[in-house]
Amino acid sequence: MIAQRDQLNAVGGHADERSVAGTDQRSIPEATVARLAIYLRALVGMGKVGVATVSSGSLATAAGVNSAKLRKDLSYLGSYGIRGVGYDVSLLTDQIHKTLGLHQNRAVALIGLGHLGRALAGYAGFASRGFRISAIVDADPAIVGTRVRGLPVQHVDDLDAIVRTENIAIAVLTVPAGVAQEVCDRLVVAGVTSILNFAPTVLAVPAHVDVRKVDLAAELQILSFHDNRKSARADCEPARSGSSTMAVGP
Ligand SMILES: NC(=O)c1ccc[n+]([C@@H]2O[C@H](COP(=O)([O-])OP(=O)(O)OC[C@H]3O[C@@H](n4cnc5c(N)ncnc54)[C@H](O)[C@@H]3O)[C@@H](O)[C@H]2O)c1
Repeated sequence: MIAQRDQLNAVGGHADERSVAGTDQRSIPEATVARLAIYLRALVGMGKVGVATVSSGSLATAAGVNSAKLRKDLSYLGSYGIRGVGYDVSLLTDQIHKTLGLHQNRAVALIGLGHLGRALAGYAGFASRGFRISAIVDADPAIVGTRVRGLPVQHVDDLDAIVRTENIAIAVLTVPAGVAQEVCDRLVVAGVTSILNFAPTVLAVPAHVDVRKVDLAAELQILSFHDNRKSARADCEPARSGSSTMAVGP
């Protein structure tokens, strides 16, 4: 039996309360880590069109954050930019790559080739962002043995060998909620240390394993909450302006 702890729920969770060791041994808040991925996307886009240096303001705008936050985030990397010049795009790209552990192409296993798994397997964006889907796994005998994007779909019973052979540290879990914990346990025993979980269930994992949860329905619920607030405010507006008109009227 695996020693277990509750996962930290990344969606709407306590992102800022968690931190990881930075390159200069200062800890980097989880929320900063998430923004580093966004800065990286912006920097890679700039590099592609030949931008050599970028001001904190321009990079912040491209990433959709304010520049004070960006400067603070990048200071965790020991990167302060040059006053009046800004950041060297290529250097900063390398630095963030290294911090996120993307300097080596990462092998990822996709577990569960249903509707969602198939869509993710076909997503070209993983490769361009440093990830290589190197194994696709399912339990359905009708799918196992077929090929998707050149890869054979392998059986979940062979997970141990697959993880070892392909040197997989990260798995994407797109199986039904009812089997997610069981598959997660198998992944952990096989040596996987990071799991991106799409199944709507809380996974229990040992302390050395990181779980990130993606929950699009929860994101929609958050949007619904804000939308509700906006509607409530809009409903109040005419009443408020109506009463002020009466107050200043003759
Ligand atoms: N996070 C989100 O926003 C989001 C969005 C859509 C779906 N989901 C979740 O993602 C999961 C997959 O959804 P879907 O619509 O692709 O389901 P699906 O039923 O189409 O696919 C599930 C796949 O998992 C395979 N499977 C079942 N048991 C397995 C096992 N023990 N080992 C390996 N593979 C196994 C099935 O054979 C199937 O191919 C579900 O848990 C669903 O709730 C999450």
